[in-house]
Amino acid sequence: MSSAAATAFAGVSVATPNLTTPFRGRVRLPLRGVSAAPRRAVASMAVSAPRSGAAASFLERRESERALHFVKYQGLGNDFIMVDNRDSSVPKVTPEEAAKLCDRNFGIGADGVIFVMPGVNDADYTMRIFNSDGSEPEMCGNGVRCFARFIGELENLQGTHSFTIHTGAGKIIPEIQSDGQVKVDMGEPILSGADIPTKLVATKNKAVIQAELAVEGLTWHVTCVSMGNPHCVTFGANELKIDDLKLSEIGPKFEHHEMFPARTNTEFVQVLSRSHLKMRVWERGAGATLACGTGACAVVVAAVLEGRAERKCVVDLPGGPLEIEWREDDNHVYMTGPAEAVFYGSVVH
Ligand SMILES: N[C@@H](CCC[C@H](N)C(=O)O)C(=O)O
Repeated sequence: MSSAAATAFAGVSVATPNLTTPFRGRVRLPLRGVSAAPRRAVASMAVSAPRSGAAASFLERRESERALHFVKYQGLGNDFIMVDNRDSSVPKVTPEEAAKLCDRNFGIGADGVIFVMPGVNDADYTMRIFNSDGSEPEMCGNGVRCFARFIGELENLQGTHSFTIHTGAGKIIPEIQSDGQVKVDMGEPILSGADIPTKLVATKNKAVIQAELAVEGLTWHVTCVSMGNPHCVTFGANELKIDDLKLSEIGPKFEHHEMFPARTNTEFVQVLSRSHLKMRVWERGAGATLACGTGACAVVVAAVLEGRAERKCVVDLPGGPLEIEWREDDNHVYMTGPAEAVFYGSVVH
């Protein structure tokens, strides 16, 4: 092994499919030959400085209580470090450690860390998540699909399965389908401005629909929706071309706008037809991501409220499409899309 490789192995192990893991289930990996051990991975989390024989030393510590075992999952490129936390209601990593693990240069790289925890309030499981900046959101749509597939592997489930997950947004019900896609009952959207929360004045009943918001000298029209977590949806003015948006410049201005006391996720949307929308997202606590499940749900709700689309739409995100339906009969939003394991490994911290 080269000294560079040995250095990398001092802190992080990224497994080939044959490496024995502590997981009881099978983790099927769709990708072959992933060898992503970063050169200076989570340097501050490694117990010892890189030295000769560090790889062997790491392998000895691999099964110790200081080793964090994880599986990296992605849903349309929105990626998460999944942690089997079923034996405890205390997350195995702190928010600060999560931010380091999510770093794409010095860590494993991810949009967030998700913990599979014992269920409460009659739910089968509890999901908690830290964003890549260490903040804790109430919900994550792509994350919940990854969560469902991870449970499927941990519990060795075959065929279709559904279970209940307690989240900061209440009870969420994913169903693993026979084709491997996951359909999720995301519950009811919250439209009351005060509950989202936004300080924008309600325009219809208590809802904030097509309200004016000044950002960077421009007046944007925004509709605010909570799917447990806050979203600000804008269809822009006059045929917004979302590919032309300077997302990393404009996104933070929305996220930290004084009208959003808990910050906000922001979706910029183009209507391709009444059942086909295209969006880009700037996520609270994670920045530009390739997909946002709660965001896609909020976009369809906003599009219906603004009279721009039907209740059932395909939403194109940079990472691929999601099917979203806001049903009239139960007022719940349903999201269907993929989730896959990418690689698994261990971090000594
Ligand atoms: N990517 C997620 C949303 C994750 C949480 C978000 N960043 C927040 O802080 O609310 C999704 O797929 O929904």
